[in-house]
This record gives sequence, structure tokens and C-alpha cells, in this order.
Amino acid sequence: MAVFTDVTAGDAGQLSARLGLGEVIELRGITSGIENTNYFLTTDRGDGRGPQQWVLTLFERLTADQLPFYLHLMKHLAQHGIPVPDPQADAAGEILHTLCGKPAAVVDKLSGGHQLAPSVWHCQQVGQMLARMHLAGRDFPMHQPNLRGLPWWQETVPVVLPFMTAPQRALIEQELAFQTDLAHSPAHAALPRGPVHADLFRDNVMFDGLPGHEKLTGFFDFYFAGVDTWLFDLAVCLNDWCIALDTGRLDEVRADAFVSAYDRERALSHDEIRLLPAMLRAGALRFWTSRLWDFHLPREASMLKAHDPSHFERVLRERVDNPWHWLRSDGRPD
Ligand SMILES: Nc1ncnc2c1ncn2[C@@H]1O[C@H](COP(=O)(O)OP(=O)(O)O)[C@@H](O)[C@H]1O
Ligand SMILES: N[C@@H](CCOP(=O)(O)O)C(=O)O
Repeated sequence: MAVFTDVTAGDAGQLSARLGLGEVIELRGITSGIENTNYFLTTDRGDGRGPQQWVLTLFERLTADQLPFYLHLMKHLAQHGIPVPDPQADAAGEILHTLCGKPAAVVDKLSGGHQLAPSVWHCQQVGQMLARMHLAGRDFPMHQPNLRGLPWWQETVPVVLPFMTAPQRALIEQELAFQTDLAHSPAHAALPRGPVHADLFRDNVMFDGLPGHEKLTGFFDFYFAGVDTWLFDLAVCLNDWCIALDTGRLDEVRADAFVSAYDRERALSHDEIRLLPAMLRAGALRFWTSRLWDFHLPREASMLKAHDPSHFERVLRERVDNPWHWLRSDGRPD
């Protein structure tokens, strides 16, 4: 369930009026999602444009201090033509609101649904839009680091070690050492960076259209976003969009389609291409660690449903044992 706080039509109506969204026609709780209270909200401004659909979110975990970066990033990207939910402002220009005593936002509803078994066509679209999103984020003025980056891995791996077997401990400690060295290398320091989504899995992207012809309608759930290398964001995507979920093995055809589409929008540098195999390992380590932490140390009163940590252990072993090197196939030099 994903309605942790009950919102009445009256509560939603007051907020809708303040944002100039018009009369509330319908308010419906969204049953999926595990972290926030989400409602589909339909309103009519009475200006002949007809009903419009929104998503009303009450943030149950993130605080009013953490949220401005995420919401302003979404606003910035939306204003730069990237299909992401656009937080609606009140007359004072404020996009973070309060409803039922919780921080809240209203964003436009993306059409369509998830592609949980993506093809080359879906991967190409996500890769292309990911690169456009990175470029559009270059002049975003706010800064917040990726809060699930190296310092968080260094802090969290020792906390989950007691729950792991000896071979698992060896793998995660070796990988953490490898990633720490990598992060301190000059090549890593020179990687291009900016705001990244950092969690752009299949369930955070929408597509709409007839089967086989679906068009990407947007990226959402920016609540792990932060400033990091663009290559890290690409690696996180490849580890989800371009793998066989049962084995963790990379599907090289989909991965090549994804990276090639990205590269056509923003050409990868020589060092990005060289460091991609290492960054695929970093992406696997990041999610193995967070899943171990959620699984073994659920936060008190947590509503998070823990994902299976062993999936990303398999992904990491695969990336270590079978590093994948992307080669540009159109003859352009790297
Ligand atoms: N802007 C949006 N447009 C369309 N659907 C959305 C939007 N935001 C959320 N949803 C729907 O709500 C569901 C739950 O959202 P999600 O962000 O995953 O919740 P949580 O933060 O609780 O995990 C999504 O799977 C999606 O179906
Ligand atoms: N994508 C992460 C979990 C993040 O949760 P989300 O539902 O907010 O995307 C994982 O698979 O471990």
C-alpha cells in the first residue's frame, strides 16, 4: 500500500486552489510505491482545457531540508524540456508545500506505464534521454552530493559485514578498496559530473503507446538524485535496463544500444569509456550495500519493503568476472 497518510478531498481542494489547479474532480490513492503517500489528483480549472491529472505526494521520510534540491532539480529539468514531473508552484513561487502536517508536492502525471521487460528500442530511448538530462542539468545552480556515494558505502559496509558470509565479506571489502582507489585516481577526478538521477531503474521510467511502438514519456522518482559523475548514472542504468534479471548477466546487445544512444547525444570521453567496466562494479556495489542495509537493519517503523540483496551480489560478481568494454562502432575516435 502507498497511502500512509489519509488526505481528504477537502485537504486536496485547499492545496489545489492555492496552486491555481482548480476544482478537485477526483482523488485516488496510488497502491504501488513503498516510501511516500501518493494520490492521483484530477482537477478542472474551468477554462475549457478539461480535466488535468496530477500526482500529489506527501513525503513520509524525506524532510523539508532535503527536498528542495530534488524538487528544484525536477523543475529545472522540466523547464529545459526533459520529460520529468514538474512541481507546481503557489503564487509565491514555492514548490514545497505542507499538507496534513507533512511536506508535500503536486507534479504533473506522466502518461503510460513501466516497461519491465525492456527491448533495444526502450534502452535506446532511455540512453538518449539520460544524456539529454545530464546536459540539461549542467547549469542547475543547487548542489547536493550523491548521498549514497563512496562516503556512504565506506560508512555502511562495516555495518552490514556481520550479516555476511566469509566469501561475501571478502568480495565486498575488496570491491570497496578497489572503488576507494578508483575514486582517488586523477582519471576519476576528471570525469564530467553534474546532477544525476542515481536510481533510474525500470520502475522509475514511463512509456506510452502501442506494444512495440512505446515512446518514453518521462523519468520520475528523483529522491536519490545528487551531484556525481555522469558515468555513474549510466552504469546504474545499464545494471538494470540491460541485464538478465535472473543471472545478473549483461545483455551486450541492449547495453550497446543504450550506450550508443547516450553517446550520440553526449560523446563519452576516452576516460569514461575506459572506466565504464569499473563504474559498472561501483553501481552494483552501491545497490548491494543499500539492499543489505535495508534487509538486515530495517529502520524503526520503516515502510520500506526490502529488495533481495543477493541480486546485486550476483551482478557485482558478474561485473568483476566478465568486465564489459564498450567500443564505439561508428568509427568516431574516443
Ligand atoms: N509523476 C507521475 N506520473 C505518473 N505516475 C506516477 C508519478 N509519480 C508516481 N507515479 C506512480 O506512483 C507509483 C509510486 O511512485 P513511487 O515514486 O515509486 O513511490 P514511492 O516513492 O512511495 O516508492 C509509481 O510506480 C507510478 O505508477
Ligand atoms: N532501485 C533501488 C531501490 C530504490 O527504491 P525506489 O522504489 O525508491 O526506486 C533498488 O532496486 O534497490
